Amino acid sequence: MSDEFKKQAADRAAEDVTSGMRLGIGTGSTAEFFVHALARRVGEGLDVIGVPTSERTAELASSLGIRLTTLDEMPQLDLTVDGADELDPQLVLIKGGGGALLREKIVAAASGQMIVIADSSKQVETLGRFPLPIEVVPFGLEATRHAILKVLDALDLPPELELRGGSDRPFKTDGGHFILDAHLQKIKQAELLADRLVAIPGVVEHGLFINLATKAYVAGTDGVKTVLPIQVV
Ligand SMILES: O=C(CO)[C@H](O)[C@H](O)COP(=O)(O)O
Repeated sequence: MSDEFKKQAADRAAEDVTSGMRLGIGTGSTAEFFVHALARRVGEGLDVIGVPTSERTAELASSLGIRLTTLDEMPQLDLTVDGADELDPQLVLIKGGGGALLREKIVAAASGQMIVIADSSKQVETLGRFPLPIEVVPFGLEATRHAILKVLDALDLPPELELRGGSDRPFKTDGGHFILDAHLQKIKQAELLADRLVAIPGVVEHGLFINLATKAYVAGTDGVKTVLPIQVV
């Protein structure tokens, strides 16, 4: 069922794409439904160019005939469409379950708009049930882990950090980095946590996407809903 919802959200986002758009193309199973929907529209004559957020997405998109470029060739994009692991009512996201958070964030930040596509199981009141991915440089891993634990302690968050893939065969991102997944349960101060994490030298990025998503299409049993960020005053 969740695959059907992912497809519905992805198909809806593909309808928003118009000829001439420069697109950021996300990573993950929901984003792959979007790539297929976009390819169908390209087959019908839609003229777009895309920047993929991972090698995996690049392979799929080019195999389906979507014209691709790089952010160096095209540093400003109109729209990014990507999945998420969690989204809250302000459209703050946790991303990086598929390990592509760094490129995804760079691409989203270079885009005028970002549409999130998700099935309704990803919607939460408070982020944190999904482990927060923190991308780190392999050099000095233990020192970086200690620095992150200090931040978690200062913010009263659980000290649960797990090296993705395990220490024998750690998962490597497209950029050659490792990921520490932080099991935080409830992230109440996302901005503060984000600021403290990026201030650690060995941290490359984290999966909190703040003020990047402009709209979400969330599909569930009652159809595809459009979600706009609730403004907190
Ligand atoms: O952030 C991501 C990859 O880094 C994905 O967008 C996120 O993990 C959601 O994936 P899926 O659509 O497969 O549930």
